This record gives sequence, structure tokens and C-alpha cells, in this order.
Amino acid sequence: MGVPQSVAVHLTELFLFYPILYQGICGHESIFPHHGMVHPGGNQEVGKKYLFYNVNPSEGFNLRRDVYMRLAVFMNKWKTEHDEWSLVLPPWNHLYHWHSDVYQDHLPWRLFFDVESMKRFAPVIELDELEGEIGEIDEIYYLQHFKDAFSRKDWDWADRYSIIPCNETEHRYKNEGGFFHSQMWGYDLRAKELKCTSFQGGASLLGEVLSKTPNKKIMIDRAEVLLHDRFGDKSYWDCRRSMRFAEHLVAEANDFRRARLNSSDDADGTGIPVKWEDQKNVVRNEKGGAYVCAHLRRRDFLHSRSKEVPTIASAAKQLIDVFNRLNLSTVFLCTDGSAEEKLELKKLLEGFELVTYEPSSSDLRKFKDGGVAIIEQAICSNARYFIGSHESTFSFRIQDEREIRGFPVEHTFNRFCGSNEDCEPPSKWKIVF
Ligand SMILES: C[C@@H]1O[C@H](OP(=O)(O)OP(=O)(O)OC[C@H]2O[C@@H](n3cnc4c(=O)[nH]c(N)nc43)[C@H](O)[C@@H]2O)[C@@H](O)[C@H](O)[C@@H]1O
Repeated sequence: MGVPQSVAVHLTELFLFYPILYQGICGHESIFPHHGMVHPGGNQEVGKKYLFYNVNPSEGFNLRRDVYMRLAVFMNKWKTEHDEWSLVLPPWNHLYHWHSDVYQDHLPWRLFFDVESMKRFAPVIELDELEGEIGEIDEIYYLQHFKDAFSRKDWDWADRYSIIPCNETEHRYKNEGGFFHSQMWGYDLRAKELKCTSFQGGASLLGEVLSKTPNKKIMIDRAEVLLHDRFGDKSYWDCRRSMRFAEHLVAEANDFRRARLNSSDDADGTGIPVKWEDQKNVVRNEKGGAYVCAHLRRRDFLHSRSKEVPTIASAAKQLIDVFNRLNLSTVFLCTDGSAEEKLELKKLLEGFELVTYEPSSSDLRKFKDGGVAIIEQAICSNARYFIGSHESTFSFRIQDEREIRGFPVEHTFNRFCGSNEDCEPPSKWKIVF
């Protein structure tokens, strides 16, 4: 296959960091080759079955983490009687919100998360662990909401699904040569069958789908349609705690905390056991480095949630209120806003210190946009106080991390108000063991 230009430019980097992916890109036409039966030298064990999934391309990093959790919680239960199934982690491909120009396709989860830790909660496997030639997907279930689900008052909300005729304008698959093709994660994905599926319910409804199929490679596309079976219960939190950040990102965040914020786990009382399974509870007390963390979501939120997003002047005023209340004077800011917006905020916070994480270009190549976001989230997870953005999953994931560390709830569940200065505080999703 011809190597795409963006891939060619970064081959050295790929070769250094991802030898298996390098082989996947250059050695085979695709990870889903045209005549691919299971590769004799491949990694697949006899009798193993694979559940692949994919998410709507426009969704962001932290929403995708939430979709993973819906599936992982299901797999955690499903594996007790069906240990032949593994959940295949979809590689990260240049997301809509990743604005830097570094190469960021075909990224494995281990670049961002401690996958070994995740494996101790659910049977998950990276795509590149399947080693190249995995052949075609047998069946794709392309999920969509039942028509009228959100417009009828007398709607029946019971869990159910039904296979419906596929409307070609609603999905991204092309039927060619007896296969359904789609470009996915930078590969040409091929499937024998496409089943458009109206779906309503939690991820455990997949159990019915998997029990009925004789096939071994099933994909759930538009998996964000699946809901959490139970949001915020013990299983949810076990899964969430298993999603430790990759070690190199935690190390970078810790170096930054030490150098710029005079903060460390030992000094701030924010340490947690090395293994998530060893943590049995939290002791809630005032803790964290002597700084506020602010997550200020801008860009698409300025339009999609215009009433809930503060002006920069209002954000500065709200931060000064927090400083005065807590007797602090430093804010670590994470934002997807522009350099001008950051500068404006800095000027308005005269007399206080505004700190941001600004990766060098080599840091950015190493960590990618996803890694930078995680480093910022890790720094925020250890701040004395957090204030986030309304309905941003980026903020929610910071709140989770802080729950895991046992901050007082009033130091975590706070948000910037938009035009209504007396806005509703965020829901308090407290950790459960
Ligand atoms: C309106 C919806 O909002 C949802 O966003 P929301 O929940 O904030 O959170 P995410 O799903 O993570 O998507 C927002 C993305 O924007 C970038 N981003 C946002 N804030 C920051 C920040 O403080 N620091 C850094 N480094 N990056 C940031 C980052 O790439 C992040 O994954 C989206 O998932 C949906 O696609 C949709 O756009």
C-alpha cells in the first residue's frame, strides 16, 4: 500500500515508539487484509472471540473514555460466564479537537493509560496485540436511536433493540465486492455483514446480541448510543479507578507540579495505592497543593453552551472570589481557549499567579494532544480546589480523579457560571467502594 504522506513524515517516530504499528502500516496492506483469515502466526487463541467498537468520529477524548467504561463494565460481568470474549480497544485517530499538527493516528491506549491496570478490571486487548492479519469483522451492529425516541411523550423506555433496514445515507459503509467497507482508525475496515440496529438501553443489552451470534468478531459502531447500565455504582467506580494514566504522563505531571507549583503527593496528602485494587476507601480531608485548578472550556462550547460559558472578565472575577475565600493566590489553568484568551485572563488576574502547562514541540510529539490533556488533568487532580466547565466531560474526568483522592466534595464539584451568576452547581457524583 502507498504510505500516506503524514505517516511517512513521522515514520522515524513510529519506528522508535511503536514497532508493531510500524509493521502494521508498512508491512501489510491493512490490519484487515483482503483475504485475511486468521494469520497462522497471529496472536489469536483458538476459541477466542472479539468485541470491537467504535464511536461517532466527532466525539472528544473524554466522552470516548466514558463510552469505554460503559462497555468495560459490561465486559467485567460478561467475562464471568463468557471468558472467551475480549474487548478490543479502538486505536486513537486524530480527533476533531486535537489541533496540533503532530502525527496522531493509530495511537494505542497504552500511550495514555495503564492498559495492564485496565486489564485487571475487564478483558481488554489493544488492536495491535491482535497482530496484523485478523481478517474481516463478521458482523457490524451500527447503532442508532429508535426513531421518535426523543419526541414522543408516551415513549416506552424499556431496554430493547431491533435490526432495521439500512439507510445508506445514515452510515459510512460502502458495499463493495461482497464486503462492507469503511475507513476506520486509519485502516480499511471490512465486514461481512452490516446490521443497522435501533438500540435503547444499557450496555448489558449487548449480552443478548452476543449470546445469539455464532460469530467470533463482532463490532458495535456508534457505541455512544449504549448507556451506562448503572451510573456511579461500585462497578462504575472500580472501572474508573482501573483507568490509571500512563506512567510517563504521571511522571511529567509530577515534575511540573514540583517545579512550578511546589506540589507533590507526599507534601499534599494526595497519594493513592500503586494498584487500584488495593484502595479500599477514601479519607476526605482538606488536601492538595496550594493552588486552584480551573478548567475553562471555550471553542465549540462558546456556541453550543453560550449561556453557560463565562466571558473572560467574568471568569477572572469568579476566580478572584475563590482566591479570597480560600486564601490562595495561584491558579493552574487548563483550557482549549486561544493564547489571546489566556493572556486576557492573566492580565485581569494581576497580583495573582496564573500557571499553564505549555509543552515544547518535542513534548508534544512525545505526549500528543491527548497526553497533554491528561497531564493537565493530573495536575488538576492534585489542586486544593477545582472549578470546571458546565457539562464538559473533560471537567467530569478531573472530578472523578479528585473523588478517587478523597477531596472534600465542596473543593471538587464547582463550575464557572455563564450569564447567570447564580447558576446551578454541578451534580455531585461521589465515589463508591
Ligand atoms: C459539545 C461536545 O463537547 C464534548 O467535549 P467535552 O465534554 O468538553 O470533553 P471532551 O470529550 O474531552 O472533548 C473536548 C476536547 O477538547 C480539548 N480540550 C478541552 N479542554 C481542554 C483543556 O483544558 N486542555 C486541553 N489540553 N485540551 C482541552 C481536548 O482535546 C478534549 O478532549 C465533545 O466530546 C463533543 O464532541 C462535543 O464537542
